[in-house]
Amino acid sequence: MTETSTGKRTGYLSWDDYFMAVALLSAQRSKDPNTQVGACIVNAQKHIVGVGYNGFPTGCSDDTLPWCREGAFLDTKYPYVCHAELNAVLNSGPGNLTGCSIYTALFPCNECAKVIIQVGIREVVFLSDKYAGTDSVRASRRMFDQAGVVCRQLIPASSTISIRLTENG
Ligand SMILES: O=c1[nH]c(=O)n([C@H]2C[C@H](O)[C@@H](COP(=O)(O)O)O2)cc1CO
Ligand SMILES: [Zn+2]
Repeated sequence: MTETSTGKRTGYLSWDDYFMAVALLSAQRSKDPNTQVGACIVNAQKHIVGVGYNGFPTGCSDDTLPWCREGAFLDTKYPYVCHAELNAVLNSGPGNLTGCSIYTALFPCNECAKVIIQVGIREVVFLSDKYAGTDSVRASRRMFDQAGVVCRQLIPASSTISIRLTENG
């Protein structure tokens, strides 16, 4: 690790990369075999006020509800799964979210876009836009545009962050 003339460590995470990494770490809790999404809500003081990932509602078993993508609607995950952005909002503390930013691994769907707008979040920072061009994402973009919510895709400083969980080795 290099140092500046003051001895300050360099190579530390930027705020953007840090908050996105928190979102991605949260996504590692997801049981979805196809798409793991995490979201992290940050206020104007750069405090994290809510984190979430995609999963079934509390009390609804990860082991009995389906994780499939295809088949009869009720036999897929889609009617049951709570999206990461919704969970991040619902997991946030008592303060209001007006003026906050949300960092999310995936560009929000139209249902999450409504929630994001209605709680007063003003900025969406996303990594993947793999569903760009779908009606859901087109509706999200239309609503974000009209509501004045700024969306930007994060270009991280590096493609990986490695974290050691043990002291040695
Ligand atoms: O913004 C989102 N946030 C979010 O948590 N999700 C979740 C719902 C599903 O569990 C998963 C998407 O599944 P799939 O890519 O297999 O269709 O990601 C999906 C989106 C975008 O659709
Ligand atoms: Zn959503």
